[in-house]
Amino acid sequence: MKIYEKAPAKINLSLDVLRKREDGYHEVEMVMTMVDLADRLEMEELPRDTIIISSQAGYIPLDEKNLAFQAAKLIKERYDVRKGVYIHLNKKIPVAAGLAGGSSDAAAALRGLNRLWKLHIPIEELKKLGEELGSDVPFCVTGGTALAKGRGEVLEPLPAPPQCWVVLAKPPINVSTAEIYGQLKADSIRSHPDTGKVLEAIRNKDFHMLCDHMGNVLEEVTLDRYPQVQQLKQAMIRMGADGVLMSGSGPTVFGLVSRESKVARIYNGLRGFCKQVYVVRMLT
Ligand SMILES: C[C@](O)(CO)[C@H](O)COP(=O)(O)OP(=O)(O)OC[C@H]1O[C@@H](n2ccc(N)nc2=O)[C@H](O)[C@@H]1O
Ligand SMILES: Nc1ncnc2c1ncn2[C@@H]1O[C@H](COP(=O)(O)OP(=O)(O)OP(=O)(O)O)[C@@H](O)[C@H]1O
Repeated sequence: MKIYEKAPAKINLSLDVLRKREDGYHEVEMVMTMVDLADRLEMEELPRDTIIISSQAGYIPLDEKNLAFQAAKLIKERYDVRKGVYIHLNKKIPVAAGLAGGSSDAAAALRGLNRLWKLHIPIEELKKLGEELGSDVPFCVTGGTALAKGRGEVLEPLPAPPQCWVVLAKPPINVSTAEIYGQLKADSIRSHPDTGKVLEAIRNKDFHMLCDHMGNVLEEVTLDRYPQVQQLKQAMIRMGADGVLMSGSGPTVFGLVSRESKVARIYNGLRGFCKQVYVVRMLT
């Protein structure tokens, strides 16, 4: 039997860091939502007790470093599954982009293997397993829109944000999340986003209020290190996006756009800057 799972990309509508914790992680307050740019996982049981990963993308690890591999290994060990699986990753989400591509693949593998092997693991338990794979994985297990606290695993579901177009642009640089958090001076962040206002905008479906209050403290580090990300943000604002922000630790920048007539102009303008530009919608 073959089964399929979609693994959508996420964007951070706000990302605040409250403090650095003793365990090395940062205490965050983030509003996250899924967009309809997704990887697709194909999973098939194998007669041999082994995990095999393949992908059409030439630039991701296919061994134990792959997060989908790690998800399969974790579920096999924890539930004593003595079966093998072949997972093909059809990658569409740019890698190391701040869009949680690897985390979403891991979450999709957890969901898919739960079905393939008929394990009946409750969703809360899948999210707990996800925590062991990465801070963004629990959110990716359920998706939707959520307020994330702790190191990202304490989740409160939120209503869908006001509908709009989302233009994503990834400059041709790869950013390491660990490095960006590592360089953040959590005690002297210049400007924190007002998460309360972002939540109010979402609950009231107030598009312009959302655009006005989005913020990401990791921009302080990434924009400083990679001026091209700052230039990309400025270009998107100049081209008329209503709200512009970097997602996660970057380098992808997204623009929220309410009017369809503006979207093509922004898309075409950005293609002059970088090859990887996408027009997507938020998933409701
Ligand atoms: C930037 C975001 O993607 C925003 O959604 C997440 O906060 C990071 O999520 P992630 O990539 O799943 O992160 P992990 O794989 O758990 O951690 C990668 C590295 O980022 C740092 N990290 C991550 C999450 C967090 N709350 N504090 C941290 O300091 C840690 O140095 C860690 O070693
Ligand atoms: N299934 C996977 N897809 C993409 N990258 C993977 C995968 N498994 C492991 N990786 C590795 O993880 C690293 C981060 O890739 P990923 O695309 O998840 O970054 P990201 O979008 O910045 O994540 P986040 O937003 O959660 O910080 C890459 O260097 C890549 O080699």
